[in-house]
Amino acid sequence: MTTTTTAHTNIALIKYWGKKDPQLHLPYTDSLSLTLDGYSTTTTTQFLPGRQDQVQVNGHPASPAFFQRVVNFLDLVRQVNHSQKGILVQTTNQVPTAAGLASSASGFAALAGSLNRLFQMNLTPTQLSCLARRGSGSASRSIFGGFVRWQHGTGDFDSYALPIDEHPQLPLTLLSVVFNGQAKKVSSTQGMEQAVQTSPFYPQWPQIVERDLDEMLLAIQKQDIAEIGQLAESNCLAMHALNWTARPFFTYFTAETWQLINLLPIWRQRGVLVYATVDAGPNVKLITNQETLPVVRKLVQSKFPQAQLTTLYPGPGLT
Ligand SMILES: Nc1ncnc2c1ncn2[C@@H]1O[C@H](COP(=O)(O)OP(=O)(O)OP(=O)(O)O)[C@@H](O)[C@H]1O
Ligand SMILES: C[C@@](O)(CCOP(=O)(O)OP(=O)(O)O)CC(=O)O
Repeated sequence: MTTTTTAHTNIALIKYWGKKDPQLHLPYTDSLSLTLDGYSTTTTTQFLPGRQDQVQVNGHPASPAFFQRVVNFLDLVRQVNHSQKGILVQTTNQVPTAAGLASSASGFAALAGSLNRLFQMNLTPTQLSCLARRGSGSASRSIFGGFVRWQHGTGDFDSYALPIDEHPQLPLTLLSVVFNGQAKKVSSTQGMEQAVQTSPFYPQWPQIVERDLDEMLLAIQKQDIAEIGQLAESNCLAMHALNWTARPFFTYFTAETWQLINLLPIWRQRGVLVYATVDAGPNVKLITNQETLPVVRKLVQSKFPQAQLTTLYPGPGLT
């Protein structure tokens, strides 16, 4: 039997940055994201005759680190199902891998979905969200479409994501600006661990998230894109400030990331609706509306002719 599942990446508008239980991927805070239609992962799984696993990414054998992370996840699923069978995983990322564009989110959501079918586990969406979380925290949110909240919970069984609005009607539009599609040097897992352990500002992070999240829920309810953008941008900068204040400090931003972010207040002063959010990488996602998108595209193209631009809209959950 072969089973195929597709999951989309999501962009966190209120970020997840820090685990109180690194093994179970239990976060310190809730987070809130938008699932995106453009970037996705499609994963096929099937049983192999022996006990050995095989993992292929975009048609090539996975690197040792990639292979090991997937095998750890397969072990977890095998344990639950009392199985020792080897599994072939073939996965295709329609998103640069490990470049801060949430490949781990779509990757582990798709893998969880495919294994759910392979082992005929019949998991509910909530249980699938818990399972995907064990692969990568942000994957818990990619089970659902639209706006999604991951509640941090108290343990393995109540730390899962829930949809807030699966089919948003507001004309929210994102422009992904990719300066560099290469894999980053510090993974999200490593980066957040360093911030939690050493940034003197980390103790304030849960309070910042709580306040931003409440305000974000209201902004979504009001369908106020400017308010959503403003909150997402300030929450993102607070997250990155944890990295700049870690000891030793580190940053995912490059000169181009800064250059673009510094232009935003100038463009806003001219009346352009545009805000930014950045995950664990140098690339930026601009938040705007459908009407303003052509203006934003032109502005970005004129300043960064080499950047790769992709328009993204709210996307679906697991299929
Ligand atoms: N299709 C996939 N199937 C399974 N695992 C995947 C897949 N794509 C990526 N991954 C895993 O996710 C890792 C990348 O996650 P990492 O968090 O470092 O970077 P990212 O892609 O920038 O994601 P994020 O923005 O969520 O941090 C890969 O090294 C691999 O272990
Ligand atoms: C900046 C982020 O994108 C970090 C995502 O981190 P991951 O979910 O990739 O981390 P692990 O749980 O260690 O796999 C913010 C977010 O998506 O909320």
